[in-house]
Amino acid sequence: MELQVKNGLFRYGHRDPVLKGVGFRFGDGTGSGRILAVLGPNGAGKTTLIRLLLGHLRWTEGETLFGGRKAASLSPAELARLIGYVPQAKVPPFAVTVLEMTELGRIAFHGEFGEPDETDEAAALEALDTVGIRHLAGRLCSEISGGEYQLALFARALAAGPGLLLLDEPEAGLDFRNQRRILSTLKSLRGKGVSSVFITHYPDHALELADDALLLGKGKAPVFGRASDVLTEESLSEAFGIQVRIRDVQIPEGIRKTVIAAE
Ligand SMILES: Nc1ncnc2c1ncn2[C@@H]1O[C@H](COP(=O)(O)OP(=O)(O)OP(=O)(O)O)[C@@H](O)[C@H]1O
Repeated sequence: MELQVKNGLFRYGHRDPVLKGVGFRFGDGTGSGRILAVLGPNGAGKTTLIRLLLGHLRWTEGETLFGGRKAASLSPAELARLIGYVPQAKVPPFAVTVLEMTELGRIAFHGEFGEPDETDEAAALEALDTVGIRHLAGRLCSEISGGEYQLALFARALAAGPGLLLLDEPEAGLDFRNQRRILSTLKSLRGKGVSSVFITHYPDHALELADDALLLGKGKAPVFGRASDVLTEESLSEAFGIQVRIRDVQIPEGIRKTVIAAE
C-alpha cells in the first residue's frame, strides 16, 4: 500500500514545530511489501510521526494519504483494517490474557461490543504462532515479561491481517533471539505484501532490513530515500551528534553492516 505525507508540519499547541518539511512517498499500488525505518535522536518526533500517521494527532499543516486517499477522510474502522499498530510496550492495568489481548486486534471486524468468534480466535492464535508465543495464550498480560508483552502487542497488530504495520521500537527490550524473530517476521511479511514502518534506535537493523529510511534530526530537515543512501556515516554522525562508523561483518549468510559509535 502506498503511504504518502505531503508538506507535513506539526506542533504541540503553540510550541515550536516538532516536525517540519516532512514529505515522502513510501511503497506503491502494486501490492508488493516494503519496509521503512524511521530513525533520529530522542525527541526528534518519531513517535509523534507514527501518531500522526495513525490519525491520533492531526497535522498542523499538510496531510497523510493511504493509497491516494486522504487519511482524514477514513473512518477509525477503515484505518484499523488498513493499519496494524504496535505501540511501545505498556502493560495494561486490567486483567486480560494474552489471547484476549491479541483478539482485541480483531475489533474492527466484530465491533467494540461484539464478542470475538471462532474466526477471531483462529486469527489471534495464528498471530501468536507467528511471533512464537502461542504457549503464553492463557497467561495474564500482567504476569509475563516485558519482552513477551512486546511480542503479544506485535501479535495483536498481526491478528487483523493489515496491509501496513506501524511499529514503535518493536525490538526495544527484547533479547537477541527475539529481536531476530521480530526482524525476520517483518521480512517474511514483506514477502507476503505487508509493508512496515518501524521506528528504531538500531541503525544496524535499519540497514539490514529496510528498503527506505526516514532520518529525523532535531531542527534539521528530514531526509527520506533508499536506506543505504540515507543512512551513511556522515548523516548518522550529524543526526546523532556523535562520530559513527559503519563496518562490514562477515556472517554465515554473507556480509552484514554494523554501526558503531566511535567516541
Ligand atoms: N503530548 C505532548 N505535548 C507536548 N509536547 C510533546 C508531547 N509529546 C511529545 N512532545 C514533545 O515532542 C517532541 C518529540 O517527541 P516524540 O516522542 O515524538 O520523540 P521521539 O523521537 O519519539 O523520541 P524518543 O526517541 O525519545 O522516543 C519532544 O520534544 C517531546 O517532548
